[in-house]
Amino acid sequence: MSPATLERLVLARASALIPVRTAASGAAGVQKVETGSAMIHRFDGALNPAICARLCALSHSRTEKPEGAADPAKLPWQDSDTFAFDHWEEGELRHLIGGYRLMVGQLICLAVREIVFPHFTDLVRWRPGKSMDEHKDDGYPGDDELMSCRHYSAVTYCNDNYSGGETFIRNEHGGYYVSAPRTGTLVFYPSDERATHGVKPVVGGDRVTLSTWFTRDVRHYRP
Ligand SMILES: O=C(O)CCC(=O)C(=O)O
Ligand SMILES: [Fe+2]
Repeated sequence: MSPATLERLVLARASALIPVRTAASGAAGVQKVETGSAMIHRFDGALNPAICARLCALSHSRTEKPEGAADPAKLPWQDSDTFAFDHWEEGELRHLIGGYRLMVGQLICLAVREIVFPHFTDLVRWRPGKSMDEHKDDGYPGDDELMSCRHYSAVTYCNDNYSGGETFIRNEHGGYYVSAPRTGTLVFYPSDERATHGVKPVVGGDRVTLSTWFTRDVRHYRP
């Protein structure tokens, strides 16, 4: 295969994932957004909106409880409202999101100068009323030992047709960065006590996110 053909193939895969600016589409592409924190990173347009829409459809088809049946006091994973990447069937979407996980790992690597590997990935449906209290992601005493391999937490918003549902993340200045959901936006931050975070109540519609935890420990790499 000639280098030019290979490059075309790589770019075709990349443009399926990330909006590429063309005169016709007017898509903005990936855009780094200032968060006021050296630990909290946000990229708008990280994931193509068409793929976000497919993720929303997948989430809805895999979390079939009737509307109103979910308990707002429970977290989505306590209420069968998640679909772990490990269980997705082989196919185009699995391959694309497999590539996206690696791309996010590279953005983390560029941002924090540490090599990280994707660990657990989950597609999460947050129904109206759901929220999450401030917490860290690398576990508390008594939690599953595996949580301690989480070093960075990355959330991609798959839709934004609801209100609320902001991720609030404690920053190094004693305040919070409030991350407003926007379709295709990626936000990532350390999983430990430096960046405790939570989710404000979701109002008026379902919030769908793709969450991935990244680890520095290659033994916990989950392709
Ligand atoms: O969905 C978000 O914005 C963050 C979710 C979260 O903190 C978690 O799942 O641990
Ligand atoms: Fe979290």
